[in-house]
Parts: sequence; C-alpha cells; structure tokens
Amino acid sequence: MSHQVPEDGTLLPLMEEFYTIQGEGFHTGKAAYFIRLGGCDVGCHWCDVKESWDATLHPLTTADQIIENAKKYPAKTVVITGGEPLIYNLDYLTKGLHEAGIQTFIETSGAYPLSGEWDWICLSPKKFKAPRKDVLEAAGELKVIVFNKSDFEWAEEHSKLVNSNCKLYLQPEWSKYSEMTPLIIDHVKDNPKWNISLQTHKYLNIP
Ligand SMILES: C[S@@+](CC[C@H](N)C(=O)[O-])C[C@H]1O[C@@H](n2cnc3c(N)ncnc32)[C@H](O)[C@@H]1O
Ligand SMILES: Nc1nc2[nH]cc(C(=O)O)c2c(=O)[nH]1
Ligand code: SF4
Ligand SMILES: [Mg+2]
Repeated sequence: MSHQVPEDGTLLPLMEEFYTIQGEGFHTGKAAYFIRLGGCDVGCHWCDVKESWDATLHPLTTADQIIENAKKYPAKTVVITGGEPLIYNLDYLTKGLHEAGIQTFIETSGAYPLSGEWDWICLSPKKFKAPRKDVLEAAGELKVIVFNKSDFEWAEEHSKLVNSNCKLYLQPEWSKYSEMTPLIIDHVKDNPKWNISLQTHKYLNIP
C-alpha cells in the first residue's frame, strides 16, 4: 500500500519539478524551482493538487538527483511543496541544497513535525488537521485560505499563535474567488496587519 520511504530522507516520492514564478504569498513574483513531493492525508476538500495525495503514485527519487536538477536553473531558490512535504524528513535534502548555494523555502500545512533547514517557511494551516506548535513558531508567513466567512475568525485565532514577526496573508480559495475576495479586501482594510495573497500563477497561466 505505501512506499517504504527511508527515514533518513535520502529518497523521496517526487510528483513533479518545475521552474516558475512563485505565485503566492510573501515571495510572489520571484523565480524559483518547485519540488512537489507526493503524499498528503490532511484532506482539504478544495485542494488544487489532489493528484498529489497518494504517495505511491509518485516515484521514489534520490534527494541527490533532486539537488542536481535544482542546480541547473538560474534562480538559486527552491520551493518544496506537495502534497504535505513535512510528512518526510527534509534534513538531508535541504542541507544538500544549502551546500549547493540554494535557498530553501517550504509550503506546508504544519500538520507534521518540522524537519529541514529553511530560509523561509510559509505555513498554510488547515481546519482538517491542526498545525503543530513547532511550525507555528518557526513560520515566516501565515497564509490562511478563505473558503467561507467563518475563516476570518479562524485566521484571527491562528494569527495569535505565530511569532510576532510573522507576515499575515489571506488568500481566497480558488473556486470561491468572486465571493470571498471582496470580503478579504474589506477585512484587510479594517485589519491592516493582514495582506491579501492571490494565486497569481493561475492568472498568468504558468505552472
Ligand atoms: C497544494 S498546497 C501544498 C503544501 C501544503 N500541503 C499546504 O497545504 O500548505 C500549496 C498551497 O496551495 C494552497 N491551496 C491549495 N488549494 C487551494 C485552493 N483551491 N485555493 C487557494 N489556495 C489553495 C494551500 O493552502 C497551500 O498554501
Ligand atoms: N507558481 C506557483 N506558485 C506556487 N506557490 C505555491 C504553490 C504550491 O502549489 O505549493 C505554487 C504553484 O503550484 N505554482
Ligand atoms: S494540506 Fe495542502 S496538499 Fe494536503 S490537501 Fe490540503 S492543500 Fe492539499
Ligand atoms: Mg499550487
């Protein structure tokens, strides 16, 4: 049923890798090499990469190979995403990327223990599987997806759990964009500690 993924992080289920522009959050607009690892059990019903959930569909790939691939691109930044990348031990991969002079950014729900050496942590917590304290405290950015009105109160509660320097973002759930975006705009105007984040890559038609 499942891959035997070694706990030392030397082999990881790789769904896809692509060189693109970070579309969301604090680093929006910056070129980066995306590494998407398979496997997630958080179960967001609106997830835009459900194909990532079953780790066994994605080939086990050596972290060394992933690092070699990342080195080929001009931007010395990778974004490790998924699936839920923190299911895996990311110490070996991120150490190797750092040794190659590459900055390491992660997109995570925070539902698994923090591993890896990070230059930036984007935490997007979910109602379906609570974020852990270690990730809440280490996050550089809190990015809450707004699917309905109740998510504003939930976002406010989570803003109290992150460190005081953490950047705060509200991002409309893609299928609810036209309903939620006007509410996000009002919320940000009334509560300027928040910023709006849009999935700009979807408008640009890039990966
Ligand atoms: C696909 S997730 C993978 C990383 C990790 N599992 C997580 O959820 O943070 C990457 C980012 O896309 C966001 N996202 C996923 N589906 C979305 C949707 N339908 N609308 C807006 N954002 C979405 C997630 O909240 C997360 O910030
Ligand atoms: N361009 C682009 N930016 C992104 N930022 C976070 C993404 C993700 O799926 O984790 C993503 C993605 O899939 N594409
Ligand atoms: S945690 Fe991330 S990958 Fe997993 S279902 Fe939610 S949005 Fe999708
Ligand atoms: Mg995406």
